[in-house]
Parts: sequence; C-alpha cells; structure tokens
Amino acid sequence: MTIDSLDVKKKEVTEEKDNSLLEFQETLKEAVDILNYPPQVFEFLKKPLRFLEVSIPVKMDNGQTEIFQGYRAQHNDAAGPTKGGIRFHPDVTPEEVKALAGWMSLKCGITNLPYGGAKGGIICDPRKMSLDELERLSRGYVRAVSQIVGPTKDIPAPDMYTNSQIMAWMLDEYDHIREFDSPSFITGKPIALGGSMGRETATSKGVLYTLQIVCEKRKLELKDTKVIIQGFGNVGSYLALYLHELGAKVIGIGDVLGGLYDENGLDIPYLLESRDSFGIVSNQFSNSISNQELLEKECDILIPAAISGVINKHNASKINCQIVIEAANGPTTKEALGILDEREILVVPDILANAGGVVVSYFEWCQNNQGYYWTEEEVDTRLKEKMTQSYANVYNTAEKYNVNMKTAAYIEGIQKLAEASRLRGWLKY
Ligand SMILES: NC(=O)C1=CN([C@@H]2O[C@H](COP(=O)(O)OP(=O)(O)OC[C@H]3O[C@@H](n4cnc5c(N)ncnc54)[C@H](O)[C@@H]3O)[C@@H](O)[C@H]2O)C=CC1
Ligand SMILES: O=C(O)CCC(=O)C(=O)O
Repeated sequence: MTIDSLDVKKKEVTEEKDNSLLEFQETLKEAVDILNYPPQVFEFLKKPLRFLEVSIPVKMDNGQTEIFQGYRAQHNDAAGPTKGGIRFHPDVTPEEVKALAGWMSLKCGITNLPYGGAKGGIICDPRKMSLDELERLSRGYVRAVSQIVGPTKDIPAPDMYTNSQIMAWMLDEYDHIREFDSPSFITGKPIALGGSMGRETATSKGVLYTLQIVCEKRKLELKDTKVIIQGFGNVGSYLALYLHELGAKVIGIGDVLGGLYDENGLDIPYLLESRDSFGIVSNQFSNSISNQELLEKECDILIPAAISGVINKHNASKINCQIVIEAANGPTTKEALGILDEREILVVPDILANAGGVVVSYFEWCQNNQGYYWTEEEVDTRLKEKMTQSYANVYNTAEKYNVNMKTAAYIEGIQKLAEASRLRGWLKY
C-alpha cells in the first residue's frame, strides 16, 4: 500500500478530529460547573489567549517556492510561560491546534508545572519532503513566530512528525535572531545542544508508569496482558519495547499504513530495527491488517499512540479490551468515551497518561536555566514521582466527584489555571 492510497481512510478519521476544540470545550464546561466556578471562567478558558496564523514561504529543492500554513496557539499564560509541541502533519487544522493548546494547559495543571499550554502546527507532509526542505521550513516557522515565543514566553518541543533534529534547527534559527545562545527556548533538543537525558523516551515511560499503577490497582500482572498499540513512532515504539521487555505480549502495532497482528506476540525488537524514521513498518509485511481491524482486535490493554479521533462512534461498541490508555492526544471522541464508560472499559485520559513528555521537557528547561545537567536516573526518578502523584490526584478527584477519569483530569487541570488567572486580576470570582 502506498501513502497516497490512504487518503480515503485518513478522511474518515479527520471528520472526527475536527471536533477536538468543541470536545475540549464541552468537558471544560462540565469541570467548571462541577467546581462551581462562574461561567466567566469557562468563557475565558474555552479558547487560547493568543493565536497566530503564519504563511511560510519555503524554497523547495526543485527551485519553486511553496507557501506553507503554520499556527501557534497559546492557551493561557497566567501560571507561567506557555509550553507545547509543534506538529508537522497534512491534517493539521487551526481548531485542532487550539484544542491541543488547551490540553497542554490542563496537562501542566495536572502535573503542577509552572507553565500554561501552547501548541504549534504546520500543514505539510514531511514524509514527502527532503531534509533540506524540512530544515528551511523549520527555520521559516521560527522566523514567523519569533515575536511571540522565547524561553520565558512560550517554549516549543516536538510532537507528531517533528524530532530532535527539527528542534536543533529551530534553536539555531532562534539564536541567530536573538543573537545569543538560548538553549531554554526549545526542549526535546539533541543532548549535544542542551537536551535532557530521558526526553526521547519520556512520554512512553510516563505512559508505562501510569499503566503500571492501573494494573496494580486492578490486580493485573503486566506480564500476563495482551497489548495493542496504534502508532509506532516516538511514543508507540518505545512503549512497545518497554512492555515487551516487561513480559507483556504486544500482539498488535499500527502505523499510518496499517497494522501488524500476531496473537502469540510480535517480535518488537525486530520491528524496531525495521521501521523507518516516520515510524512505519507495516508496509514491509504482506499480511498487514487495517487500522480499524487492529483497534477492534481483542486484547487487555489498547493504547492509541498516533492521531486523534480513532476511537469514535463508529467503533466504540466494537472495542474489545479492559483498559484504554490514551497515549496520543485526543484519540477517543466524547461520544465514544460515553459508550466505553457504559461498557465499563476504563479510559485513562491523554492529559494524564501522556504528560511524561512535557514533564521531562520542563526538567530540560530547568537544566538549561541552571546550566547543570542531571543523570538519566535522576530524570527518571522525578518523572516517576510526577506521574504517580498526578495519577493519585486524578483518581481521588474521580472518586470525590463520582466522574470518569477524563472529567476528573479536567477538574484537576483547570484549578491552577483559574486561580492564577484570578490572582492576576484577569478573572473576578
Ligand atoms: N512526542 C511526544 O513527546 C508526545 C506525543 N504525544 C502524542 O502522541 C502521539 C504520537 O506522537 P509521536 O509518537 O511523537 O509521533 P511520531 O511522529 O513519532 O509517530 C507517529 C506514529 O503514528 C502513526 N500514524 C500517523 N498517522 C496515522 C494514522 N492516520 N493512523 C494510524 N497511525 C498513524 C505513524 O505512522 C507513526 O507510527 C500524537 O498524538 C502526539 O500528539 C503526546 C505527548 C508527547
Ligand atoms: O514536551 C513538551 O513541551 C510538549 C509535548 C507535547 O506537545 C504534548 O504533550 O502533547
């Protein structure tokens, strides 16, 4: 199967994805009401404080100039500078970037980081671009948003189809513009440029720690579980490896081109060796299945770790697992969550489960500001502490208000945002 032949399937998913902002707002409203905040709090937090749309001219290798659309949404900076990744993807939309920025605010609230949320995106298909074109696009984006980002304003990081090399080009461009060395401008950098030990694996480790807590609570031995992971990039691939190493049976993995399934367990180390730099491996096998089939296969733990909206009203009643851990941002639509709740399938929400990335990005920023670097063990110990505390807080909130983990995570996430906004005099209540 070729990348182009997937357009039809991608559209199916995109339809769901366009509701991201609306869904963010609906759950936000529930949390605001449960906390008895005045409606003004919802009105203030439902959209980003700032949203910049930019056109980025890029000279392509064929000599032609192409104009790319890019975005940066800064949701709320009451509690500190804003923070969040930059996504390069053909399906990026302004609404999705706004929702992703809101989710970043909530993640930072849940994990008690001194940040608000932000997110960036560029509509492009990096799989069809050369490295030189990607470098020019990355530098062009930084030039276009340079007025509103910076180490104490808004600190970007990697997200889908961006990586440490792209962060390195962006840092270099920013340093040229500002005329000084500012490693804390961006996180997820290569170690040689001030990156943190453990950032590359942080999101997957955070998901793993969360999963271990869930299993402990449910008296489920990880090594006896069957796991399916959609997404074999930064988050999905390390997670697959860790789970495989811990003895869990990873029976399915998926990428943009399809899924691989073996009820006896896949050879994860081999697949890791074989995948390309965009996390694609299924095209190397003649027996690959579709992503839809993959998501509906029976397993104990289903981990969507790719794009949003993949568990939706069309397939929620066919999901065949005990636990869904949302490693991707927004993989389960609100309607689907209702169906899964009714079916008593536990859904551990994205803004809790995948917060390990921003937590270690924060550690990276602290190290850059201190000029003093931590060992991988130190990073890992502090990450585990943060994930454990955050899980306990969300779990207790769910019990206290008798709500699902998603709503509880929003309740946990907005409290600091609202209080910081009130203390600054932006909200009166
Ligand atoms: N990288 C990070 O630190 C963090 C990432 N996330 C979220 O995790 C998810 C994955 O991010 P990364 O692993 O960094 O991205 P990545 O770019 O490294 O990998 C993406 C993976 O998803 C697959 N994929 C893309 N489109 C797909 C589709 N339509 N259907 C099925 N699979 C598809 C790709 O083939 C690839 O295997 C995203 O939702 C991202 O926002 C969340 C927190 C932090
Ligand atoms: O590492 C960061 O600052 C942000 C990561 C991110 O974009 C996310 O958690 O969705």
